[in-house]
Amino acid sequence: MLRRFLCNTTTLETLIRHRPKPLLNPKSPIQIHAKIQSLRPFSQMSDSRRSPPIPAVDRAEKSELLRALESSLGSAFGSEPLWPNPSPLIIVVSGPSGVGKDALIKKLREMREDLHFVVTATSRAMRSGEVHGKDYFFVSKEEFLGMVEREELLEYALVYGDYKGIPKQQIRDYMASGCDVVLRVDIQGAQTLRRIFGKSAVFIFVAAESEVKLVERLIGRKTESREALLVRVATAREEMKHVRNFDYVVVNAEGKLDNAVKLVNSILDAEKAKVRPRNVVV
Ligand SMILES: Nc1ncnc2c1ncn2[C@@H]1O[C@H](COP(=O)(O)OP(=O)(O)OP(=O)(O)O)[C@@H](O)[C@H]1O
Repeated sequence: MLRRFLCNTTTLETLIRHRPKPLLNPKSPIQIHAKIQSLRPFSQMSDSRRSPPIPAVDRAEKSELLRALESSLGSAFGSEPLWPNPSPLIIVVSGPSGVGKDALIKKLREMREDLHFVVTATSRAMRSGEVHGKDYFFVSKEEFLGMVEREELLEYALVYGDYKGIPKQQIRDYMASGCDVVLRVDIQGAQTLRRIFGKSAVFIFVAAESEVKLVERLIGRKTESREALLVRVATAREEMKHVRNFDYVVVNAEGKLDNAVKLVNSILDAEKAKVRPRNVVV
């Protein structure tokens, strides 16, 4: 519950650091084999080296067996985690306008308590229903350019005449508190982030099942003027060509948003279970 609160809020004063536990130094298979071999000629050992016999598994108490196994192996069983907690991920979600990125991320955040949505700063006007600090940080063009000057943004771009940019400090703070962070950017932004992060972030392209379904969805949203609609649809055609620069493609088919959310959730679970995790520094 605490983690959900921490990752889903934009105030960080009370954050506690969750550091991954250090990895144990496991014995190599060769060492273990040698140890077992050394136990084999048990009956021929001198009394001083002899361990108590391991009791029959079907009759002994669990604790008795544990003690005997420890004694035979020559050391106590540790209760520390055998593997460190996974490092926080940076997840970049992109795709054509109207494909359902916001809808997908909203549902994903309900499923994953450790996920923080990085709120983008934008100079565009607020749409009805949007909340400052939750959907975007709505700032004037002058304020935005001030942030650029102070190098506070990870990347920024002029999108359909409006500035959009990602505040760096927000990412650092949430990752330091153990949260995964999700960035929602257009294709141009994803390309820039790929240059910055390389393979150290997870890039997910959200696609519609067909062009016509994408256009229907954009029309249905009723947020664009005729001109803006035309630009977005023309751009979407071009954007599909960039899918190969991503790590994953998730089809958000009509009426199947939940399936797309489940797939992204599984992708993130698999990423967290990687033996060689992506280690990202912002
Ligand atoms: N699988 C789906 N089936 C039907 N409608 C959907 C689906 N996914 C999203 N939508 C709807 O499509 C519209 C566009 O979705 P959304 O605003 O999330 O897209 P977006 O990719 O974030 O767009 P933009 O980049 O322009 O902000 C919304 O009205 C949303 O509720």
